[in-house]
Amino acid sequence: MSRRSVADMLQLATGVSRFFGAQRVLDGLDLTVEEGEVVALLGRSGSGKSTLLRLLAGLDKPDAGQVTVPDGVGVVFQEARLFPWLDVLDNVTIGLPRTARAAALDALAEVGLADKSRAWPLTLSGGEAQRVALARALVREPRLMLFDEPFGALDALTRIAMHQLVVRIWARHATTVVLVTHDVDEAVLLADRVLVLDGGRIAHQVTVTRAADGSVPATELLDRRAELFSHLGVEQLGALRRQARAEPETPLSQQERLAQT
Ligand SMILES: Nc1ncnc2c1ncn2[C@@H]1O[C@H](COP(=O)(O)OP(=O)(O)OP(=O)(O)O)[C@@H](O)[C@H]1O
Repeated sequence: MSRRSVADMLQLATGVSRFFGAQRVLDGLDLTVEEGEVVALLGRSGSGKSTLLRLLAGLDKPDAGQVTVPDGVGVVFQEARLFPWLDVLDNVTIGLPRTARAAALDALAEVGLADKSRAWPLTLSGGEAQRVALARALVREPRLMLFDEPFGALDALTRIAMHQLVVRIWARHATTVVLVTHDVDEAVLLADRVLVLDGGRIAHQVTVTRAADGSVPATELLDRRAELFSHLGVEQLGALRRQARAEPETPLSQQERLAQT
């Protein structure tokens, strides 16, 4: 952070609260990101991650506090939300002047879909549709990109391919990113900083240290994962398995197990 000046900081949320009926989902939340930084938001289900993202995207208004986002915010949701009656290129350029078509073709090439510009959304795989959504956001050259569980619906291999793609694209464009995810490993692999939402505020933050080539060393992944699991109050499966092995099986539990099979 020291190499950047204070002017490079974006104070996105200041004292933001959001209620639904009597439920206080966000409670005086502050969120500041550095320009060019990738921030992941983690939190238990119902902790308010999507609520916060919707506020940042301007799709909802806070009950108290202030949301301040730069002009030009790109949003990518879990579902690609393409218009089925428009082809891929028209989905990318929707709302833009015809002069944007060349930039849209560049964006499609960047996400590896140069040959699909005339394809119909219904003929695309889930990963391809998500890449179209990414191109649609990229072509608008947003200063801030918001991602709400963008890879959650993809199979594991496609998700890994998408991780590699977005890391390359974010680095090339020096994009500022706020990414909501349930996946602790995804958060550590993609983000410079992982924030844990709890009690309506950012309760914890974990900084990820990368190797010179931008990758996350295995020990760093394991350490940050353990740190985040403990902030989330979740025991890691490995630890649970070890615990289970350490407990001798009683005749009663043996019977119960046999009865279940
Ligand atoms: N429009 C709404 N009306 C009423 N309650 C809402 C509304 N939107 C969100 N909530 C409630 O606010 C809480 C936070 O929801 P939100 O979707 O932000 O959580 P989340 O952290 O994104 O959860 P998940 O990880 O399960 O997607 C939930 O209890 C939800 O029911």
